[in-house]
Amino acid sequence: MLFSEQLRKAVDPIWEASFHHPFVKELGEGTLDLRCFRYYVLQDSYYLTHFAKVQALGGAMADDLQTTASMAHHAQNTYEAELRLHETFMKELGITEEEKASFVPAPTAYAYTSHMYRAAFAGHFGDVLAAILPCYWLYYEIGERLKHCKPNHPIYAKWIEAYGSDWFKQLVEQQIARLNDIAETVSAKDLERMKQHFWISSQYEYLFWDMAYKLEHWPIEEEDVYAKERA
Ligand SMILES: Cc1ncc(CO)c(N)n1
Repeated sequence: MLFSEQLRKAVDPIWEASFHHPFVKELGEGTLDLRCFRYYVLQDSYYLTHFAKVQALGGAMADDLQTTASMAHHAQNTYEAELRLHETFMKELGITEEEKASFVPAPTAYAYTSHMYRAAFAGHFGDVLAAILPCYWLYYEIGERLKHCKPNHPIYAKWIEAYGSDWFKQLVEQQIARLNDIAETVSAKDLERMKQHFWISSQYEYLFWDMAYKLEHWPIEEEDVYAKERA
């Protein structure tokens, strides 16, 4: 069994939980509360900014120039396609500059991006790939599953179209192939670590939907801190 297949099998219950999360289901049905999607777009823009940096770090850690160039191309795609999509959403949702300026990453968005940096800084190129692959692959599978849904909300339809598209499929397939190539060359200990990164990222993907659905926030917000100071 290919390494990617082993990983996919190990996380199946976690991915199933994502497929059935109310955020994903309601997005497909077009019934998702726009407040949740708005919150998601802001947090996901933060996430993607760091995702692109981790992709670029991967490029710097790669063994050959072709892989470095390809990882840089992937980082550019994150910027040009996904972040631009979010910019369109922000305009359509009426998200203001003030809102963007006062943005605070939610605990899960912060933890998930931190996990990717940790995998990169404490490991090899294979660690980076294993940590970022669920981001690609899970969204691709969600795009495939939701493709047949025609939510009568243009923003949700656009979101599904992006992740169910061929350009995204190609990016996912490239990274899966790269992971399998690397798996052939590293030690059993490296593979174990990579498997754990993949598993943790899969859990965070689930938590990311949950974060948006519940409009997660830090236990003590700024106003509370000031309230304490006044007391
Ligand atoms: C949290 C998250 N994971 C994966 C993707 C797809 O790249 C995304 N946009 N956001």
